[in-house]
Order: sequence, then structure tokens, then C-alpha cells
Amino acid sequence: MKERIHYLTNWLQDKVKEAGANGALVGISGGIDSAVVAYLIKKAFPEQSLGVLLPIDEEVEDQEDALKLVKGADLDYVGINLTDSYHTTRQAIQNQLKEKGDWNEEHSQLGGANLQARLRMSTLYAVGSNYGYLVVGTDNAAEDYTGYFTKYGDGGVDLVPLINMRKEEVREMAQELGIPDSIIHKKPSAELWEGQSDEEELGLSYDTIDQYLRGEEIDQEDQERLNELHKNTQHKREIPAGPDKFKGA
Ligand SMILES: Nc1ncnc2c1ncn2[C@@H]1O[C@H](COP(=O)(O)OP(=O)(O)OC[C@H]2O[C@@H]([n+]3cccc(C(=O)O)c3)[C@H](O)[C@@H]2O)[C@@H](O)[C@H]1O
Ligand SMILES: Nc1ncnc2c1ncn2[C@@H]1O[C@H](COP(=O)(O)OP(=O)(O)OP(=O)(O)O)[C@@H](O)[C@H]1O
Ligand SMILES: [Mg+2]
Repeated sequence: MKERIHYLTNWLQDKVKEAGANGALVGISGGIDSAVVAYLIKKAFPEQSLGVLLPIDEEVEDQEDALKLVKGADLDYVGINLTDSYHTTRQAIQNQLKEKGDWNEEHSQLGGANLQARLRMSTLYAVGSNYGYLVVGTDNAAEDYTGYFTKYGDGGVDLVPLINMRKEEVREMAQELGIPDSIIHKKPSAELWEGQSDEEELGLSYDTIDQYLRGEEIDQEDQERLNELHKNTQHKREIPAGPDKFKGA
């Protein structure tokens, strides 16, 4: 793991240099994926890295794990509360669509969740452009394979250092980096609604997804679910589709 940490640190330095950028930032949720990225960018750019805390329906001061993390990593940080922006935008959308008679209540939870992820993405880019920093994402191999991220939300980033790492490898790296156990053993959650759990929503455990990613066989029912998730989210792993060049007159 030490070598892999060294490899990713060098890779981050190379990519930032290639881009002519000054450093890197990451959104800090208090979960393990952003914790590992936080430690990596601090190693790569000790004086030119930033953690960004973006609570929605919570005060910055109440983001205990996120604050513990940035302090433990000795990472410079900023907290920007997006609660008002989120509710104002969501309410405006809902009001107008209700007025048109088109509001779809069934889609509203997921719509709100994805709006949160995209507001965070817009904020990270605005902060990044202030410092000349690249936006570093936290998606791992399991999330990438299942498409478990918001297109242009948490998936909208410049660099994805953990993209080849299974969740078990992220945990192992977190241990090596000295990330607190309370963060490592926390139940994975996007926290986009009350009680959300990655594994419940996916219908698969990370252990099962990791097993598949290690090239091992998994239950047929799990394999079918995994195939369905992967197939339905293919569009998220590609650049937007455009037609072939028009060859007519
Ligand atoms: N075939 C296709 N070709 C091109 N575009 C296609 C498409 N099918 C859908 N789309 C587009 O994609 C949209 C659906 O994708 P998307 O907007 O991403 O939304 P969707 O995949 O429905 O939901 C995002 C999922 O990621 C999870 N998530 C989000 C954020 C963070 C985390 C976390 O772990 O922290 C997890 C979230 O809980 C949810 O399960 C559609 O509304 C449509 O615009
Ligand atoms: N409150 C928040 N403030 C800043 N960034 C956030 C916040 N919530 C989510 N994010 C960003 O969205 C990313 C996706 O969340 P995700 O839940 O997949 O990762 P995680 O919380 O780090 O780990 P885990 O998957 O184990 O919960 C986070 O890693 C983080 O960069
Ligand atoms: Mg999380």
C-alpha cells in the first residue's frame, strides 16, 4: 500500500503540473472515499491543497467527521453552507412544475438528491477557479462499475485517483494513511436523504461487488443485478453521444 500511495501522489502531482494548475481540492463528506483523497492531495501538495465542506441541511460546525478529518490530515479547508441555495432552487423547480401540472412526486427524492450533488460540483469548480486548483473526485472502482454516482454531480471532476481501487483497497489505504477507524468503519452512504445506504440502494454489498471486480464468481442473482446496473449506467462513463458528421448536401 505504501508504494501505491506514493504512486498516486506522484500521479496527482504530474496531472496538476500537466494542467498548469496550482494544486488540488476535494469535497469532504466525512466518508472514507473523500478522506483518502484528502490525505492524498495533502501529500501531493502540502501547501496547495484544500478540503471543501458543503453541508446541506446541516451547519458546517456540525459536520463532525468532516472537521475531524481535515484537522487530522492538517488540510487547509473552507466550509460553505449550501442549505439555502439547495432549498431555493428545489422550491423554484417544484413551484413552476406544479403550476404547469407536470410535477412528478415519484421522481422528486432522486431529483433532489442529484440536485444536491450537482450544486456541490458547481461550488467545487467555483472554489477551484479561485485558487487555480483542479477538482479531485472520489469515485472508486465499485461505484464506477455500477454507475453509483450522479452524472455531472460527484461524477463531474477533473481527476479520479481511486477509480481502479475496490472498496476493500480504499479501506486498506485508509488504514495505511492513519485515517480514524470511526471513518473507515462507517456505513457507506451518499447521505442524500435520511437513512440512505449505498448497499441498500444498490441491492448489492460492496463485498460482493469487490468479489466480482477481483475476477471471482458471485451468485447468479447478484450477477444479474450487477449487469443491469452496469448496462444502464454505461452513458455515465462515456462522453455525451453526438451523431456522425452529416454527409449530405
Ligand atoms: N441511455 C442514456 N443515454 C444518455 N443519458 C442518459 C441515458 N439514460 C439516462 N440518461 C441521463 O442520465 C440521468 C440519470 O443519471 P443521474 O442523473 O446520475 O441519476 P441516477 O443514476 O438516476 O441517480 C444517481 C444515483 O447515484 C447515487 N449517488 C449520487 C451521488 C452521490 C452518491 C454517493 O455515493 O455519494 C451516490 C444516487 O443515490 C443514485 O442512486 C437521466 O436523468 C438522463 O438525463
Ligand atoms: N457534505 C459534503 N461536503 C462536501 N463534499 C461532499 C459532501 N457530501 C458528499 N460530498 C462529495 O461527494 C462525494 C461522493 O460521496 P460518497 O458518499 O461516494 O463518498 P464518501 O462519503 O467519501 O465515502 P462513502 O462512499 O464511504 O460514504 C464525496 O466523496 C465528497 O467528495
Ligand atoms: Mg458518503
